[in-house]
Amino acid sequence: MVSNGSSASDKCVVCGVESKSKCSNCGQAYYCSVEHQKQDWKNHKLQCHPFKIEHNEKFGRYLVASRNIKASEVVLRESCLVCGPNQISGPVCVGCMKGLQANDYLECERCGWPVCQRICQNSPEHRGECELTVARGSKIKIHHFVAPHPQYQCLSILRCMLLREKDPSKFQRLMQLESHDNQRKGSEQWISDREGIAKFIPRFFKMDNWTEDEIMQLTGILQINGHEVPLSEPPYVAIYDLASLVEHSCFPNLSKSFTKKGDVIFWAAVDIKKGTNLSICYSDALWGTASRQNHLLETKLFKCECVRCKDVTELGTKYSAIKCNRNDCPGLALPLSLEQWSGDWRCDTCQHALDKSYISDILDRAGTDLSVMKKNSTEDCFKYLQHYSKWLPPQHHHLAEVKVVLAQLIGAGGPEVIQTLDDASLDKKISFCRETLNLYEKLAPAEARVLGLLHFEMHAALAERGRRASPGNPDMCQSALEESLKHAEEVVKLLQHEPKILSEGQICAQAKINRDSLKLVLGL
Ligand SMILES: C[S@@+](CC[C@H](N)C(=O)[O-])C[C@H]1O[C@@H](n2cnc3c(N)ncnc32)[C@H](O)[C@@H]1O
Repeated sequence: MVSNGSSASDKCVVCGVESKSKCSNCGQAYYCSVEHQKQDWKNHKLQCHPFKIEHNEKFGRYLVASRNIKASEVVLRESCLVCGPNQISGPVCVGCMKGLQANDYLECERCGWPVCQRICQNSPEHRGECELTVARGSKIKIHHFVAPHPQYQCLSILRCMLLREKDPSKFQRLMQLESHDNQRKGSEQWISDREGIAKFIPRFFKMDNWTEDEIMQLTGILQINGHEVPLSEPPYVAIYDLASLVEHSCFPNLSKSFTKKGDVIFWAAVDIKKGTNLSICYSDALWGTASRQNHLLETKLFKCECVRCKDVTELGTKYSAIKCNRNDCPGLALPLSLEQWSGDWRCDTCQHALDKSYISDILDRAGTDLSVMKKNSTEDCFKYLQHYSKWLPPQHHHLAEVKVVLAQLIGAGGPEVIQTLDDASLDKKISFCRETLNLYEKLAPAEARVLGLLHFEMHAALAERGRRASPGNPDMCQSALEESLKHAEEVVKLLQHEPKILSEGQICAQAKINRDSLKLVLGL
């Protein structure tokens, strides 16, 4: 409990006496004494978060910091209301959601839905559809291992529907979430969902106490609020209660991690002042503005007007710019405003207007070539960089993406492989790490996973540089090892919430070991 420090006061939650002291975690509940705070803890802990829920026309409900929050602090940890396979999914294990191959799976002995191993048929997530399928009278038989699979596209919605009987309080919280029913109505996706989900489920599972409209509302809720959980391959989808209320920004102040059980953890990527809206990125913060805008409009049905989108330079990085095509002009071209993204672009140096067909031709080719490029081939990555550097500046998102791949690919396979690199390759690895870290720390500080991986690569490369310098140049060795240690510490900070079942969690564990060894070597 802390004293307010200001003249603000409120009634003690327990006895109603006026008090200036309040819970130090959420800054919202007032208590007259530590005894009364302790007495109320059982109730209060369920609402004790460093944020409050607000509402406006534009965002619907959203979360606002109710006190100053320090970078790295955990803001919310929450279990899901419901989880299941992605709507566009091939057959996956209905227990753990792992992807399945046609020749390598078992069937649930009771209902026939595919599982990857026997214990998965008893998973609590599967129980509901298992009982319904048994009641139906005939087992499910999956014949085609294709995505999207018609029966799988219904499974997560079916799990939402089952909550109405099995856990009415969860169902009620689910139904309060935004579904954008009116906006979705009539779209191609809506028509296909109505046929494939809203008409299919009541018929197939004999659930005649549901209307098409109710099922379509759940379909919208899942689309708008579903979080992709990367704990299985392919990732599965989960809906959370409070976590669903966090608004989107392409320059968010929260990072997101998942525990191995699938609980979501939101933690502060930067210091957050009391009164600031909390945000996560619903899209991919490493994409350029045009792709993020389209993705958000298509999947979450809103036009993003965050600080990064409204600023065509993307916080001064010119992450989406292309080179001016006039003689030897060194300028970079971008649209004049967010609204003019698909029109002509203007050079920032000679003011020449670049034609929209010229721009889309370059960007379409660069995007297509990148999507088909072999991401495990150093040679192909270098060829791509060399070719597209004719039109794109070094910080362009397509080139930055390839540099992130190269930072990991060069010397991949552990310290023994890094030791075999020649000096020039080691320098290249370090410069790709440095360049992309500088860019992303400015543009995407909440992208903890990619930043953590880049810091790890940098730490490993600098440790090797230190090892090479050690006999002849002790000063250079010392400074390389000191720098390597700083990067190892960053890895631990950024990846601390990643579970060990993910490669990021394993990298964090390795970084801790390396950090401690470096401290020993440096005599710290
Ligand atoms: C996951 S929900 C967030 C919770 C929602 N506000 C509610 O009241 O249930 C996502 C929806 O919130 C709104 N939203 C979130 N971030 C927004 C933003 N930056 N700009 C506009 N709308 C936003 C949009 O309607 C979006 O489809």
